Amino acid sequence: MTHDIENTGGASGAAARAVEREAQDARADEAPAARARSEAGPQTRAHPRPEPPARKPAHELAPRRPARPAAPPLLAPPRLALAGLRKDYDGRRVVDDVSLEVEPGELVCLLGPSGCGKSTTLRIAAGVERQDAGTVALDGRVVSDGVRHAPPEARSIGLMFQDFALFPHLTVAQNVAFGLPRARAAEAETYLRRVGLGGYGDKFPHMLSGGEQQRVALARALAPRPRVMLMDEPFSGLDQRLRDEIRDDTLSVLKEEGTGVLLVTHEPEEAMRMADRIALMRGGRIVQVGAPYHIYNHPADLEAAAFFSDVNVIRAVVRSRQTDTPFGLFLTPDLPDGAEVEIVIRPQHLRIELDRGQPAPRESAEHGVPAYGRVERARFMGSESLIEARMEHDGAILRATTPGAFLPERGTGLWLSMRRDRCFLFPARPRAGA
Ligand SMILES: Nc1ncnc2c1ncn2[C@@H]1O[C@H](COP(=O)(O)OP(=O)(O)OP(=O)(O)O)[C@@H](O)[C@H]1O
Repeated sequence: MTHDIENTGGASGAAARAVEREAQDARADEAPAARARSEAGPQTRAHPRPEPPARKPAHELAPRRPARPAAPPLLAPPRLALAGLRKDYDGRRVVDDVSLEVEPGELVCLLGPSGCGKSTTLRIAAGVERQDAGTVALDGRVVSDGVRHAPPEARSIGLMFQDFALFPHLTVAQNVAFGLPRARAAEAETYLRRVGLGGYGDKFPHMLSGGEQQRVALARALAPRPRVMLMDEPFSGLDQRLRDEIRDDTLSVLKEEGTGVLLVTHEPEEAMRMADRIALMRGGRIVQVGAPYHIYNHPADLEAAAFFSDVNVIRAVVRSRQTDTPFGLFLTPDLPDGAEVEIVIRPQHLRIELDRGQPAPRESAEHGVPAYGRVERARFMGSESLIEARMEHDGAILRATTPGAFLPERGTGLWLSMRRDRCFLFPARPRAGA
C-alpha cells in the first residue's frame, strides 16, 4: 500500500494552497509528452465545446442585495514567497527564474546537485545576497525587490548553516540567548530543553560533542521565534547515526513551533526523509516541485528520476504510434514515427524469474513481456541483492534488485520483466555530438 505523505500543516489556507499546488503538479506532470500516455490507449482528442449557459430572462434574476463590505482574503499569505528570482555571477546565470513558497509549519527541501544554485537562492531569501530580479516576501510583506532590501536582521528569519559557529567564549546558555532581548534571556533554558539539552546551559561549546553543539545551534536559531528558518546542509558535518537522530529531533521541534522551513541539501535521502515538499533544482532552475512520494513516482524527466536512484534506460523508436521493445509494446500516440524514446525503470521494479528450463513466463498486462538475459554479477547489499544481467537482445547490462540474499551464479539464465505502472517514458534527449 502506498500513501501520499504530503503534509503542509498549518492554516487551512495552507491546505487549500497545497491542493492547488497538487493540481499544478498534476498539470505539470502532463508535460513529458508520452509518459502518461504510454499506459493508455489512443485517446479521442476532440472535445465538444461546452454550450454557453442559457441567459435567464430579467424577471427570473434574483433581486439585488445591498452591497456588503469586501470580505477579507480567504488565504493567509505563505511564510516565505520567492518570486522570479534571478542572479548572475560574472555573466553566468546561477539562479534562473526561481519561484517557491513555504507555508507555516511546512518544510520544503531545495534539492539538487552541487553548483545548481541552491545556496545562492537561500542566501537571497536570507538577505545576505541581493538578487538581480524578483522578489522575496515574508508573511505577505515584500522584504526585497528592485527597490527595497531589508537586511537579514530585519527579516524575522532563523539561519542555520553547516558551519554553525558557536561563540567559544560564551556558555551554551549565553550562546542561545545571544541576539534575544535582555528580558527574554531566561528563555534560553526553555529552548535548550526543547532540543534535549536541559541543564547544559553553564557548559562551554568545547565541552560538547559535535551533535550537542549542533543542537545548541538549533536552539539558538529557534530562540528568537523566527517565522521562517533557512537551513543550508545543516547536518552534513555529523556522522550517519547522529545525523538521523538530530534530523528527526529538529523536525519535530520545527513542526511544534509552526516555523516555515527552507532547507538546502544535495542528498535525496535527506530530502525524502524530512521534506513535506521537495523543489528539485538543476542549472539554476526549479525543474519540479511536489511531495516526496509524488516526485519519486512521477519524475519530470530522466534526470529527475535518476537523481533519486539508479535507473535502467531502454531506448526505442516510435513506429505507427507505438514503441516496440523486447519488454513489450508501449503506446505512444502523440509521438511521430522515428522519434526516439527512453523507457526508464528503477532496479527494484524489474522482476527476476530464473530460467529453470521451463517455457518462458507469460506476457501480462502488469509486467509486459519478459526478456531473456544471463547473470553477469550478483552482489549482496544488506537488505537486498543486486543482480546485473546481460540481455540477450542487445548485450546491454540491466540492474535489478530483489529483497534479501539472492546470489545466482554468473551465466545463470533469467527473465526480466518491467512493472508497467513503474515505467517512465520520455522523448529521448539529443545525444552528445548529434
Ligand atoms: N559569490 C560568488 N561569486 C561567483 N560565483 C559564485 C558565487 N557564489 C556562488 N557562485 C557560483 O554559483 C554557482 C551556484 O553556487 P551555489 O553555491 O548556489 O550552488 P549549490 O547548489 O548550493 O552548490 P553546493 O551544493 O555545492 O553548495 C556555482 O557555480 C558557484 O561557483
